[in-house]
Amino acid sequence: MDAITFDHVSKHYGDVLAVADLSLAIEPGSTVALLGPNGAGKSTSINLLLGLLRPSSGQVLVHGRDPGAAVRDGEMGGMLQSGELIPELTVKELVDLVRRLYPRPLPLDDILRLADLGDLAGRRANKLSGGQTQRVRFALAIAGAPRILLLDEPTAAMDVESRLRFWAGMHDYAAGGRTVLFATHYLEEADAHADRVLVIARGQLAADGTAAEIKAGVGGQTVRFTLGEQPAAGLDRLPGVTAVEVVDGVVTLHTADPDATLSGLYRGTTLDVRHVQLSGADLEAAFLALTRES
Ligand SMILES: Nc1ncnc2c1ncn2[C@@H]1O[C@H](COP(=O)(O)OP(=O)(O)OP(=O)(O)O)[C@@H](O)[C@H]1O
Repeated sequence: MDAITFDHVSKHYGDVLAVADLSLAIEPGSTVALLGPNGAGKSTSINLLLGLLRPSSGQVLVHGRDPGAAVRDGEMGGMLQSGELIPELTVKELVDLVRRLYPRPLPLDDILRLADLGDLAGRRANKLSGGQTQRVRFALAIAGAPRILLLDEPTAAMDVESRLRFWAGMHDYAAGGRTVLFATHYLEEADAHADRVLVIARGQLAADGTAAEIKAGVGGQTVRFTLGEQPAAGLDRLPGVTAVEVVDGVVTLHTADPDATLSGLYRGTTLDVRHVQLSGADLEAAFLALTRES
């Protein structure tokens, strides 16, 4: 059975259509990024999954049942972008309080380790920085040992070091078959940490696949070099090349197979090429292409 199912789900806020007839299924054990620009419908989708919002039409299911029930019995946990912590409690007290609400919680020490809170266990919740507060929110989300974990822009406000540790904790948590769905604006996070990327724009799925598939689907990579006065004729016949641009003696070859193109360039021509640069079709280019207003 799928961990998460959206079956023709729409959500209106008055006149605003935040989620537009969205259908998708997520397999248990996968780590999925929900990637989209501001206002794409990521938070709305997560709130629908957590049972905090009801769909205007369609159905959201978690392991085949109502999301609210899955949250109540600890099957699904969520880390939202906002939410006050109880200021008077220490991190350890707060995490312990929350874990005791669940039938089968994780051990306290495991939660503190996974959320990288060992050094902050005795700190009062109102004395935490924004990034540290995010770590506590993560701890509270995993406290009940949920099989499905939803994270809404989990690394917002975290510095580079905290992000690295956060993702290490997330992967540790996901290991062993748990399902993780995280919303992000950060393309590199989707690329590095998800085995499936759902690109969402205007409440609809714009792409669905591995980061590599999405990059490939939006078309090629480029090989750029300086050719100077030499003739560019024939470059379009190099292996993999899909388009050639020449501007002021600088050639950009769009290619579906940069290795083959480079090999053809060096072995199959006598051109003297300089300043060779290879650029991947990064997820950013793919993302912009997919989410651009049509
Ligand atoms: N409570 C609300 N009332 C009215 N409109 C809302 C409400 N919440 C969200 N919206 C609108 O619904 C759309 C989707 O918003 P949502 O917060 O789901 O997007 P998002 O992808 O999470 O954006 P961001 O990356 O900025 O957090 C946007 O147009 C937003 O303005």
